[in-house]
Amino acid sequence: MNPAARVQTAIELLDAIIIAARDGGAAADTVATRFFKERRYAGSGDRRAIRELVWRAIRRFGKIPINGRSALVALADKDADLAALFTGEGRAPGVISADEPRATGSDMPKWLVPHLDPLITEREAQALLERAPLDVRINALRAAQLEDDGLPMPTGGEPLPAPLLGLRFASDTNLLDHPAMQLGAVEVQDAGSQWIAHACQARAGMTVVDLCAGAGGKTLALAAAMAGPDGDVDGLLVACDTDRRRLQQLPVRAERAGVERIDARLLDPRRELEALDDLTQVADVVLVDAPCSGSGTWRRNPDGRWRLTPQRLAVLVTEQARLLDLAAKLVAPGGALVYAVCAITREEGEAQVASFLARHAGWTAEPVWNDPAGAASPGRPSGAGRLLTPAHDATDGFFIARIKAV
Ligand SMILES: C[S@@+](CC[C@H](N)C(=O)[O-])C[C@H]1O[C@@H](n2cnc3c(N)ncnc32)[C@H](O)[C@@H]1O
Repeated sequence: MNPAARVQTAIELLDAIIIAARDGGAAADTVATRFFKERRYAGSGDRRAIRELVWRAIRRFGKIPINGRSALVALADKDADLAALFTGEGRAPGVISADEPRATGSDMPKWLVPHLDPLITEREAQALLERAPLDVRINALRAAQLEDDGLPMPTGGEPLPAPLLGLRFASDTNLLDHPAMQLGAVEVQDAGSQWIAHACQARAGMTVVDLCAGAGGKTLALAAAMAGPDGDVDGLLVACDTDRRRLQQLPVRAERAGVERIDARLLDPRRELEALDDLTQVADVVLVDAPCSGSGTWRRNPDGRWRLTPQRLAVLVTEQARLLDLAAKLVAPGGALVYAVCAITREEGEAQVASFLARHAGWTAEPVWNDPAGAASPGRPSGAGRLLTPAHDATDGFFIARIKAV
């Protein structure tokens, strides 16, 4: 494809992404994968260039543009090289006219600004849209086997700060086919997610519940922290979710990681406790990695800004409160709830924890980290928890709190 045809194809892909975002359809990544499957004539160089242009437009506009062309025309107004490709010849997009519609507005949805955690300044907000690096967690169990087999760990990564055991690579690194990835010696996981697992302070012999385990990214990190001498989970590690498709990925990932003895439980939405009856007041730690706005992960999924609405945010806040109340029932006296969201709104973070503490007498917030003095202490205080952000911590945006049952 020539450069002008790539621009026209980018307009068409943006149209598909805009329609999906408006109708609650698939996320941009999924739309793009389907789009290119139907256009086999686009080679890998074409796909890369088209994606780059489309994601540049998604990052630039905080609210949904009326269509793909209006977004790319607005970009072309500030980019003479791009504007020169709107020639109308062959597969090129039509010539730009002075009075045709242009996408407008800032990169942060305007309605969301008053909802942001007060720590999110304009500079912080911009960093939320910069490209994220590729972080991996090292799975010590499989890393040792990899070494025994004479296979290499990926090179070129920077170690993540201790006590995390992980590496950071440039954002365009592809490790999918690397033996360390295929054999489970490394797992893709943002450093912020690794810090959440660390905040659980899970150890061998404990009873730990990962209430919203999804496909088990943090469950596997918890399993590593609870490993006995044979490498298997020592204690009880329960991983739950209401999404069967996600939870079904956990056994496959656990097998690859060499982890056994995770108790996976599919929950019925609104009847979650029925499957957790045996755990009432017995858990040392319950992790609530709650469904959230995802506003902390916009550097990976910038189209999330086009899907979030005030109504959706309100629904999420109510659901998080319900899940926290439910999780509290599972915590043993002296045990802890760890609440986390990959979100940077006040309602989902500090206000959520403040209202939990107001509802539950006898619970108190405690420090999120309990590492020896001098260890890394990411994030900044936000109410009773800590807020991690790309600008301050070089992680995705997360809120984390530890709440203790007396
Ligand atoms: C932020 S994601 C969790 C990510 C996961 N912990 C990880 O590390 O990859 C939130 C999860 O909560 C799950 N969820 C939503 N409602 C739930 C409920 N009522 N009970 C348990 N899990 C729920 C979603 O299906 C989703 O997988």
